[in-house]
Amino acid sequence: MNQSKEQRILNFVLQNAVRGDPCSVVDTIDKYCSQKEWAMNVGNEKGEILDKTVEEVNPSVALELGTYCGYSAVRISRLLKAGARLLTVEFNPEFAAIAKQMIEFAGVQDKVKLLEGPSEEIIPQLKKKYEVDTLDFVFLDHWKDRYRPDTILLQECNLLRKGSVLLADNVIFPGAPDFLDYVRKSPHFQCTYYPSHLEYMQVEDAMEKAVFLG
Ligand SMILES: Cc1ncccc1-c1cc(O)c2nc[nH]c(=O)c2c1
Ligand SMILES: [Mg+2]
Repeated sequence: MNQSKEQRILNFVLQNAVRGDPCSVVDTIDKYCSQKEWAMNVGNEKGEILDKTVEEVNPSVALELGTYCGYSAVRISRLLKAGARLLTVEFNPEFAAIAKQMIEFAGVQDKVKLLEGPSEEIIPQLKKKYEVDTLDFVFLDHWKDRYRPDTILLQECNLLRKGSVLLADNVIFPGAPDFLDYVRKSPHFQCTYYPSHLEYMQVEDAMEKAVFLG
């Protein structure tokens, strides 16, 4: 049975990156996906915006929606302080299986908990089943049509506190216009727009930061 693109990305990492070195895993995925096969990792340009935001927030509890191959889970978790944790949600079982191996190879498995299933089912379980009080940081990188409903669901589940930071990928391409409209019009969010480019391409994209005001 021929391999998936995601399996080829993982194999390239297993053969070319340094086990236990998250930076080498991130760089090796970027090398493969810029030179061999495009894939929807956040990439290095937007990844630097992600890094700066994570360093600014220095979260104890972070949530990622959309794990894919684990690129941003490794990228985020490499910046987390001792004892901090990242919960990452992936709906696609094939992607989750790849991401699990990627996270373990990078050596960040003790900081990352991979939750398999739809975000709308997992978000309401975070408090009781996953012992979350509130989230310090949320990276939205799953399906553009879920950005707005999941942001509303996070609020309804009392998972945000004054100062919680949401960062959304792809607000220009593929685009999340209803999410942008919602957070920018809401009195409960302070928004910042970061123009950038689609990963590995010279196509316009952007990230939106939305700080919850309580
Ligand atoms: C797949 C794709 N094709 C052309 C242009 C952009 C994309 C694209 C890029 C991303 O960064 C994505 N991130 C999360 N989820 C997505 O579905 C997604 C899709
Ligand atoms: Mg993305």
